[in-house]
Amino acid sequence: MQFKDLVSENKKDWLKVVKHPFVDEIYRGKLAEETFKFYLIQDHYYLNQSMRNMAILISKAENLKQKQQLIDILNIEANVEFAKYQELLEYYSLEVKSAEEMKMTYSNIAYSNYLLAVSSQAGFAEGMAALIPCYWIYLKMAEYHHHKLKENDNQIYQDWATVFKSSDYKELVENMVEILEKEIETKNFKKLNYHFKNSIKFEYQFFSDVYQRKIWEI
Ligand SMILES: Cc1ncc(C[n+]2csc(CCO)c2C)c(N)n1
Repeated sequence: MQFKDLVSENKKDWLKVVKHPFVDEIYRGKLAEETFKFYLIQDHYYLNQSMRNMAILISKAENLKQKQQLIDILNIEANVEFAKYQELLEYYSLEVKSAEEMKMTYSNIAYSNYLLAVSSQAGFAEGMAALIPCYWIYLKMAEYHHHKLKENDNQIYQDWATVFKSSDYKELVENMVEILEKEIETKNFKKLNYHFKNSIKFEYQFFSDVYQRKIWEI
């Protein structure tokens, strides 16, 4: 069993994420600005949780190479991705609120805490299988939609999307896949597939809630 088996088992689901209207519209430059701002605020919280999650996975990594690769990725997350979000939030004059003060979507709470629960309570391989869709799906999105950027005249969306079609980003995702690849065995495949599938579904729900600007009801 290999990573490509996780990909083929879940193809129908991950293609739905890739083709979500949020993704199509951002690549075309047509996404409503209010929706993008809503996404930024939700995703800022998600990225913060994602960095905590990576710290747990680093603590569980079994060898030095894994640790080095994951530390490099966490460094990029903190100094590139997260820093860019801070800039964008400032540009739109959006205030960063704490979790207690902000109105969160249901999927944001569920997904970010799911990742933390798997990483802390299950093994390293399961934590990696749950985390990989988050990185890998953004690469798939770029591969599928990048040609639409030619007619995208929204500079902010262009900048946002450009990151994921760079060779650096592709290499980062390949490094993560390489780590997971070494962990996949016939006997743990079902468990890894379960977490991989759940995270793909969470990615879909995350976009759907954001697209509808739907916060947790009642
Ligand atoms: C819900 C949600 N899922 C995935 C990503 C993508 N993402 C999260 S961390 C990271 C690595 C940055 O170095 C990337 C690409 C996102 N932003 N929001």
